Amino acid sequence: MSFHLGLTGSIGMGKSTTARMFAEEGCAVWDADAAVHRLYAPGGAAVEPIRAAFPEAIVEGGVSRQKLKEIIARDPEALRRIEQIVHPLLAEDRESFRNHTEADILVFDIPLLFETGGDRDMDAVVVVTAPEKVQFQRVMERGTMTPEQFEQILAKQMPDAEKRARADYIVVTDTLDHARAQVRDIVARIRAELEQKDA
Ligand SMILES: CC(C)(COP(=O)(O)OP(=O)(O)OC[C@H]1O[C@@H](n2cnc3c(N)ncnc32)[C@H](O)[C@@H]1O)[C@@H](O)C(=O)NCCC(=O)NCCS
Ligand SMILES: Nc1ncnc2c1ncn2[C@@H]1O[C@H](COP(=O)(O)OP(=O)(O)OP(=O)(O)O)[C@@H](O)[C@H]1O
Repeated sequence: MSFHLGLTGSIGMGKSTTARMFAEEGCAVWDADAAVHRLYAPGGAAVEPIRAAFPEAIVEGGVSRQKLKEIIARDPEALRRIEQIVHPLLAEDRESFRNHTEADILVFDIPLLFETGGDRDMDAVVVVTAPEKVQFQRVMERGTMTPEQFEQILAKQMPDAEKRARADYIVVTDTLDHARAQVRDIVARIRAELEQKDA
């Protein structure tokens, strides 16, 4: 039996970076954002349903994130329609990973883990966190979103404090070394738990 560990946190809090650290410790990682990239790529399963709902979002045979952001900026309800298309496809991709991956710890990196009730399928949940100011700076430095787009996305997410209150483990992403130490500690604790169960 493998241990299913959810990894979540609000936009820009350091999920992807922390997920890589879990991978370095030998965990198998499923990344929801990466799965969305596959679904949006030419030939991906989301392309035709998105074309049917938002024809202008298709560029060179794939779903354009830039176009989607423009559509969402004009019509905030659009994000819900996109989610209705994308989330069932994501759930299929995740099930396939769960059924075909051999590792003692499977990590599920999912931005909307709590919002979609996915935490119920996990043995424990890690929340990554940083101060609000740092979060805003990080997203702006990336240069892929305007402050308005950032606020719109943030408004759709469960507040950071609520996520932390529901976490089994918290990783503070202030420095890479500190985050790595916290990840190693979590992995060690879960492996000790698994060994006890096997004994
Ligand atoms: C809104 C889109 C176009 C923005 O694309 P972009 O490349 O600029 O950003 P990226 O995908 O890296 O997302 C950045 C962060 O935004 C947040 N976010 C993304 N989608 C959502 C959403 N539906 N609700 C709340 N927050 C979201 C997450 O924290 C994510 O990590 C894109 O995220 C998208 O198509 N979202 C809908 C699919 C979805 O729900 N993805 C989340 C997977 S659980
Ligand atoms: N432990 C850390 N120490 C210092 N900087 C960090 C740490 N973790 C992440 N960062 C920085 O924060 C930024 C956002 O990190 P990352 O892309 O991992 O976040 P994310 O939560 O996956 O973002 P999003 O939800 O927007 O996809 C990056 O510039 C990254 O270098």
